[in-house]
Amino acid sequence: MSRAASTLRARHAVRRLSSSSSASSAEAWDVPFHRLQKQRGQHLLTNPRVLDDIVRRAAIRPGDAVLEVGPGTGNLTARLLASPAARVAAVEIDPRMAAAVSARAAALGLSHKLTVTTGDAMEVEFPEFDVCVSNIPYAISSPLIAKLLFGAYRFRAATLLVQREFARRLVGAPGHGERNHLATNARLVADVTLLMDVSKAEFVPVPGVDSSLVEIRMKEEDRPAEVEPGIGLDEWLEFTRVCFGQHQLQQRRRRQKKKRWKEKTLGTIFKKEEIAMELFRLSRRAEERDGSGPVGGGSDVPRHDGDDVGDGKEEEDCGEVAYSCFSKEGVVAFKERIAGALQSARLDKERPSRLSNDDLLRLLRLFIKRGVHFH
Ligand SMILES: C[S@@+](CC[C@H](N)C(=O)[O-])C[C@H]1O[C@@H](n2cnc3c(N)ncnc32)[C@H](O)[C@@H]1O
Repeated sequence: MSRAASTLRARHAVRRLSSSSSASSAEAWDVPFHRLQKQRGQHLLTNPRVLDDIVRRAAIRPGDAVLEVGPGTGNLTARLLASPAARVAAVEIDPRMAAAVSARAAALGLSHKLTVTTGDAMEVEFPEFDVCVSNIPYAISSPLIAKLLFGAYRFRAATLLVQREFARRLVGAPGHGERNHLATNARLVADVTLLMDVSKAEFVPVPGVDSSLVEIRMKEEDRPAEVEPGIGLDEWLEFTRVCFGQHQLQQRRRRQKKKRWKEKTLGTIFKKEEIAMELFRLSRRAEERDGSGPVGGGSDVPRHDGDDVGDGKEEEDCGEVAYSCFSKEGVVAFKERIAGALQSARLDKERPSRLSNDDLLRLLRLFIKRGVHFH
């Protein structure tokens, strides 16, 4: 479709939506298409049937507080406001869109149910909510879902329209090549279901990718402190970040260079100098925090040279990244522990995305047993 034709189509679509509620204030949310910012993911969902379907599938209960990230001109917001929800809190980065959605709520006579925060959803503190229903900007899909899942929020479910490939990864089963660590972690605290596919043709302007609606239903209201007795959720999250961080970084590089890329084995990942040294630092901190040595006792915890000085200064210097003050023997011993855990789990030649949560947890238990900490 030519730019001129799609501009025309977009203007018609936005006007059609505007006039369905109130012609008098239509211009308030009729943001001219040529001003829609693709870099902010401003692709408006315009098919009323799909919009209705999303709200129906979100199963909003009377009295619910709804969070919407990225309301745009309010196509979804108008329906959320008309639902049994008690209130809708929208967070929108673009002040023009924030003004448009506020005007639309006013035209519908539903302003009393809406609060709009203008700001970056990754930075603002969300108000309390029961359900999140959003057609989210795809550029922030991963961090936003991580914020919802592992932030301090208590909510029932999030019904989100995301890029189709992302949705497939999020619901991916163990052993599925496209599974990522967000999916692994999401499964610990939530059930993730694919609800329906939505064609890119339903958006204005038409994006380059298709979408899917996913439901993230929290397993419990509270974020669990531990994934199992003795293994804190934060320890697990950091462990999976190390396992899959390389994977995501490499995938991004592969996409950029359009090169074939093979995921690294756990053995290769944990041999990396910067990873080993970071774990060394974290493990020392964990031991100091917990007042414990590695299970099995002994003094094979690598110690850095500053321990002999005892004036606290060296300790402070080594606290962040000044690894040079760790003794060489200590570092070697620590690396041996990492290798030992991998070998005893028989996972050093395995690739993280091929492993189940159980295998990964088994490995983490062995790391912790050897005094290797991730948090
Ligand atoms: C895909 S559009 C969805 C618009 C509307 N909900 C719809 O379905 O038609 C995404 C919206 O998110 C907004 N947005 C982009 N990045 C954002 C961020 N970091 N925080 C909050 N809103 C953001 C954009 O300005 C845009 O209005």
